[in-house]
Amino acid sequence: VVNGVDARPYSWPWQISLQYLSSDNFRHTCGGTLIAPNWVMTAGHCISSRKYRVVLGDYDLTKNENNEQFRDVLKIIVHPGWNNNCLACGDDVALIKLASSATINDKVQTSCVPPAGDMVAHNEPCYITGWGTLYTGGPIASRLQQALLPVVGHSVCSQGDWWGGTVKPSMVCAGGDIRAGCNGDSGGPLNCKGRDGRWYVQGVTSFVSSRGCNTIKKPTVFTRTSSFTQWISDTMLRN
Ligand SMILES: C[C@H](NC(=O)[C@H](CCCC[NH3+])NC(=O)C(F)(F)F)C(=O)Nc1ccc(C(F)(F)F)cc1
Repeated sequence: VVNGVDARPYSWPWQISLQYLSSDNFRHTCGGTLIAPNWVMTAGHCISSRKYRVVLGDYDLTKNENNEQFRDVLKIIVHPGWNNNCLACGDDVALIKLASSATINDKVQTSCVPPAGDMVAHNEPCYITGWGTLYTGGPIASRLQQALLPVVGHSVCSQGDWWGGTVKPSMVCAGGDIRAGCNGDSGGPLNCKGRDGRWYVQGVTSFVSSRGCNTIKKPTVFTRTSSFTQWISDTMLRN
């Protein structure tokens, strides 16, 4: 996250770190959201043929704070429409089934998933969270970062000098000024507070401009969760 702040510890208890085995230790590669005790939602582009683990209840990735829960991955289902060579085609979403359920407590909780078709309004105040790089090409964060990213409606985001036709209705844009997601935030949540006062994962962090994470008029682009609710429930039900 570029130009964010340290989150209050455990204030986003559904944020997970997706890590892959590299030589003989695990390293953070993407974020994700706990949407059921044994299911995590992340981005399709985060998934390759590597061996993964999911870390829950984490705050500082460099410290053992005794609240972390480590889970092996039982299976990963990437959306059938995801194409690694076509970021602009969308469907950048995947579901990870944990080998055993997370222990739900004050530091590890599930996020709400919005109803099908739910549309976050232009300028709605949402937060991006993640351990991604602090600036383009920079180091990943040690402590979980957060940044207020106001939603940019599709009519603005799809304008020529914004994302144009690259952004689809199945995507949500947010930010576009000095704050942005950045590499390593992929797969993490766009957190928006509902009228019921509960937090909803309205987006899955998908892409930023290849000219730099916080490029003006190139807001961070998220997979719109509410476009995939049918696939999410079918997949969790069948697996
Ligand atoms: C460097 C930048 N990286 C990204 O946007 C990567 C996703 C890369 C997937 C590669 N298989 N996502 C992120 O960094 C994230 F944290 F913001 F999600 C990028 O590639 N941006 C980008 C590339 C192509 C397109 C477009 F769709 F237009 F072709 C748009 C953005």
